[in-house]
Amino acid sequence: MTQRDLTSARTASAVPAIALNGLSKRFRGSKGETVTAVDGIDLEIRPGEVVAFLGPNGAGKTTTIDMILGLTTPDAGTAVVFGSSPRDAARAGRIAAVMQTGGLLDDFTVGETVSTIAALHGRTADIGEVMARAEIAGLADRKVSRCSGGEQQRLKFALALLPDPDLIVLDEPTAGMDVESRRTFWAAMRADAQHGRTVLFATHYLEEADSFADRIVMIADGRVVADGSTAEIRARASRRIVSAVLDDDAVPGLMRVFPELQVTERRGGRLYLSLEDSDVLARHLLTSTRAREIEIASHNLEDAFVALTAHA
Ligand SMILES: Nc1ncnc2c1ncn2[C@@H]1O[C@H](COP(=O)(O)OP(=O)(O)OP(=O)(O)O)[C@@H](O)[C@H]1O
Repeated sequence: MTQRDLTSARTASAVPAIALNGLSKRFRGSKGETVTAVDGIDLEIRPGEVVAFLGPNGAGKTTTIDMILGLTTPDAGTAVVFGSSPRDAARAGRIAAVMQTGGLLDDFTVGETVSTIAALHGRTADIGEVMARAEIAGLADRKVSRCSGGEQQRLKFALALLPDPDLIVLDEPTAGMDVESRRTFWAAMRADAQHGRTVLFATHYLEEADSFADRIVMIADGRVVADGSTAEIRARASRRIVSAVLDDDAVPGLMRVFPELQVTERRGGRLYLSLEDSDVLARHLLTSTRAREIEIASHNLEDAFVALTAHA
């Protein structure tokens, strides 16, 4: 099969790469309380999509990923990967994962590590190509223990490529890396994804999601709080915020006029409001309410992320 055939075969399928329905998982916390880590996630990822799972610490990203990989079973709902159970998909070599920590032997060299795993998969012919794709070709003789965090993650990425999976799942693969290492890592991943592989990665770097994903799924408190193409999320996130000194009891009336209105913050008697058309909102506040000291400000992506995830 040529590369182009492979790409179209991978992306033409009508079967979703990942289908999550009402996916939920609870844990018992340290004081015996119930922690809802994942709270009814519905999500469909199509073959060939590069999707960022974006959320703050404790949002439920790793727990969701563990269920997609079949490492944990849901308490409610289902996770289906290429029409099969996650375990069957993993057994068939269709999923590979790059996790945050662990999984490498310190005393092996990079080359030995790749050769050993390649032999297990019966893919020794692909060693050179996989090392080049993960940008570790120059590190073959280096001991794993001597590799930087970024180099070790690229090695794990190479190992994940060996079974030639249709889906790669990466859980915060660049945590702790410097900017340059992150850039090299994502350049390698992005180049590989162009061949039609489906990629799902978890991150709490908004900038990383923005630069490397086609689609961003924002998650907070175990729920999806925003889902759209990177451009849509950017547009939504970079909305202007209208703020005014206004009584709280004015909010129900505003919500009736603008059902899409979001109250992003209340601070010192001032309400911060977000609506797609900020001019319409400002005009309404001026002409039809008792709002005073109206201000319109654009907020940056980082603020928007905090606002979206903090008010899930
Ligand atoms: N095994 C467990 N036992 C108890 N609570 C857990 C367990 N695993 C996760 N949790 C809790 O579930 C919630 C979601 O955790 P999870 O690790 O999925 O979040 P995350 O988005 O991956 O966070 P991070 O970005 O910090 O890795 C958190 O409150 C966490 O403390």
